[in-house]
Amino acid sequence: MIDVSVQHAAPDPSVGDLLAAWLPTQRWFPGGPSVQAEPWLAVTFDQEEVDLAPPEGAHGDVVLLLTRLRGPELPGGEVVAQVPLVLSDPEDVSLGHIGTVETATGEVAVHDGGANPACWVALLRAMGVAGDPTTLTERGRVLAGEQSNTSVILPGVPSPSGAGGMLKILRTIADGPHPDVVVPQALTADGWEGVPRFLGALEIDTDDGAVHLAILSELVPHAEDGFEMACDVASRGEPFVEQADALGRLVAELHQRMATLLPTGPPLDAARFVAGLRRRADRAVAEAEVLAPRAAEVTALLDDLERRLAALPEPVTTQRIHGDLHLGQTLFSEGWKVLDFEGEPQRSVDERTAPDLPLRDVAGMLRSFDYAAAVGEAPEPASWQAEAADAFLAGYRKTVADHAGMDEDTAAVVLDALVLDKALYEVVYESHHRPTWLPIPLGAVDRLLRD
Ligand SMILES: Nc1ncnc2c1ncn2[C@@H]1O[C@H](COP(=O)(O)OP(=O)(O)O)[C@@H](O)[C@H]1O
Ligand SMILES: O=P(O)(O)O[C@H]1O[C@H](CO)[C@@H](O[C@H]2O[C@H](CO)[C@@H](O)[C@H](O)[C@H]2O)[C@H](O)[C@H]1O
Repeated sequence: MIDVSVQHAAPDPSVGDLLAAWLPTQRWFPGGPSVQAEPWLAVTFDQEEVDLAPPEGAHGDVVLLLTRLRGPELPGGEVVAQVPLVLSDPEDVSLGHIGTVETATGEVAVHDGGANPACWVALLRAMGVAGDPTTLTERGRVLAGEQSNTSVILPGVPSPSGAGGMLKILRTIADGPHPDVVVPQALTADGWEGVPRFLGALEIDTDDGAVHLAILSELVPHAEDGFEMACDVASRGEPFVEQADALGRLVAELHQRMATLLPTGPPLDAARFVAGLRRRADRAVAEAEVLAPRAAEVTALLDDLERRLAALPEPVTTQRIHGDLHLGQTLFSEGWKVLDFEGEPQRSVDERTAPDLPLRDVAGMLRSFDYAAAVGEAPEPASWQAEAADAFLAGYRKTVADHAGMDEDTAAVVLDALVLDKALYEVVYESHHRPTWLPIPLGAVDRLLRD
């Protein structure tokens, strides 16, 4: 384990200017160009240890900049972004080179630490991973694709199965312990194999308490992304029934384990719960004008839900849940695994980690079958997704038979409301990120309001 120092510091102004132009171009950057950025902390490492045997082409000082971002588009109006950098000699312009600048101490090449092995080694060392840096980072590569964080595949990292490691460099720092550390760590310690094995995390102390900056899990070898797999199956017109049944069982096991290992919540406050759904629906209508003509029907559905919940004789139990469950958060290898316990990126950490109804995760997965049928262009999309959804629910109910204190009819109405809540969220998400996919959630909103 190497020493890690945390200081209040701002980057050299020339580095700051370089980053101000580069950051808004990065997919993981949570704010737009108008966001206000205020440097907060700089995390550095015992550089002698990192330099002992740096992998070829990866030399330089590693610094993790933590910057406070403020803007109305950010969850809660403020988030902390992590910008890991490697500062090297000006002639070194490979491996994540952002630009070369003239600083107070001379010319420096600035690299994105997410793409630079010197940074990977510093993070691994700070998590206590031993081994020769060249071996640790051999065949290391940054995962391509639309990601909120930066994940690096590191087959050379020692792991119980010998498969290697997956280093996730968090780009947005949670206010307190990170849910994607807390949950997989508890599940792994309990011996559950439904998540990639948790191997470690980098935690630092700040004036505001401890925060996590990076997570190491065991690489799941030959794994297929659950969404891509489902789209492939749909495109061949083959049923997804067996896979959905197995996934239903896994999600049910996940909920059972989370209920025992993590704090459960108070009984559901029905008025508060429905008020939350109303707030999210109002926000979605305000952000996506295509929803305006549907607003009155959404309100009517939520009124009905509120009446039903208020009439329940028994309290409804709540617990920790995944919070952003969809097929893209699963891997299929020899069986299913669930990933990414960070929760919905557009919600604050308090909201994401608050005990909730497990049916919210069920709803998320049902929405995903609809996406897979549409994106995979299943020949009969409606029946493909209905069969997958039925099989998933049947698999889930084999393990979790009760409805958290609700009767079956009320649970079905709650599930519909949560599916609607997710579809409304997706309408906003798609209108910002993938407008050509907007008809997928919008079609679902219309079906739910019609039925
Ligand atoms: N342990 C792992 N083994 C293999 N692949 C993984 C592992 N963890 C994550 N992945 C892959 O990386 C992708 C992104 O991981 P995820 O934790 O969801 O990051 P993000 O929060 O940035 O979306 C996943 O969709 C999956 O394909
Ligand atoms: O994985 P993230 O936490 O970044 O989740 C966000 O992006 C998802 C898309 O990558 C988005 O999921 C939606 O599209 C999926 C297909 O790409 C589909 O399977 C999901 O059901 C659908 O919600 C997710 O909503 C968003 O939070």
